[in-house]
Amino acid sequence: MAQLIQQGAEAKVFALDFYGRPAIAKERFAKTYRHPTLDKKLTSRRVVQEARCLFRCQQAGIDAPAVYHIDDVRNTIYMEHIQGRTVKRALVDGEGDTALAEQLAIKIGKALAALHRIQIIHGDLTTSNLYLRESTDSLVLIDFGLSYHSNLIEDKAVDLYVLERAFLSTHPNSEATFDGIVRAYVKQAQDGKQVLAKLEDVRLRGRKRSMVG
Ligand SMILES: Nc1ncnc2c1ncn2[C@@H]1O[C@H](COP(=O)(O)OP(=O)(O)OP(=O)(O)O)[C@@H](O)[C@H]1O
Repeated sequence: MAQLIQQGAEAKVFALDFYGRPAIAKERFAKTYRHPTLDKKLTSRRVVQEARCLFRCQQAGIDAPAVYHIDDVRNTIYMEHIQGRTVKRALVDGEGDTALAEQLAIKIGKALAALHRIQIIHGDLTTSNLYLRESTDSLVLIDFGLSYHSNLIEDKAVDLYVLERAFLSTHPNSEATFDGIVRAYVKQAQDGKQVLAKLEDVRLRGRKRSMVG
């Protein structure tokens, strides 16, 4: 029996058994305010894009849910249900444990550098979209619903900035941990220094925007 675990604005997420394996089915549904033909096209394009990003991660050895099946009629991706906990939970449960936070920061920075190396921008990085596998403690990236292909420094910097905003608002006093992520990222990334310089620009823009209101 499929169990609904999330009803979002664009997708329903179910937990179910897929031929004996714990799986997630992510079904994108129509948006009533869009023209039906256009909507069908956009919805199926997003499904394909999400699945493609998952495949590319798999090929590159980046830990992300394995894709089991794509139902292009029902716009549903069946994928591996990651057994573990979110980085959000790990940080909340381990509050004050600086060694744990440092270790996580290195894993996150490395994973994002690897992702950007294959020219994928995640688009929705939060500590809820980062999992830790129970069995191996490996860092797993999930929710590629807003992901896309790009090798632009700006896009990579914005990806990090989105995570920074999510990080600092979800985990108070986590500046040092985020710095650790950036340090690990710069060490491993293809254009780490340029992305870091751009990140400073993006932050400045963000600050100006929030001053203007
Ligand atoms: N492969 C997975 N393994 C474990 N949990 C998952 C997996 N995929 C999704 N989830 C859980 O379901 C929640 C919602 O999934 P997801 O973030 O992919 O959908 P969404 O945010 O509704 O979609 P989108 O951002 O693409 O519109 C996640 O936060 C996570 O808790």
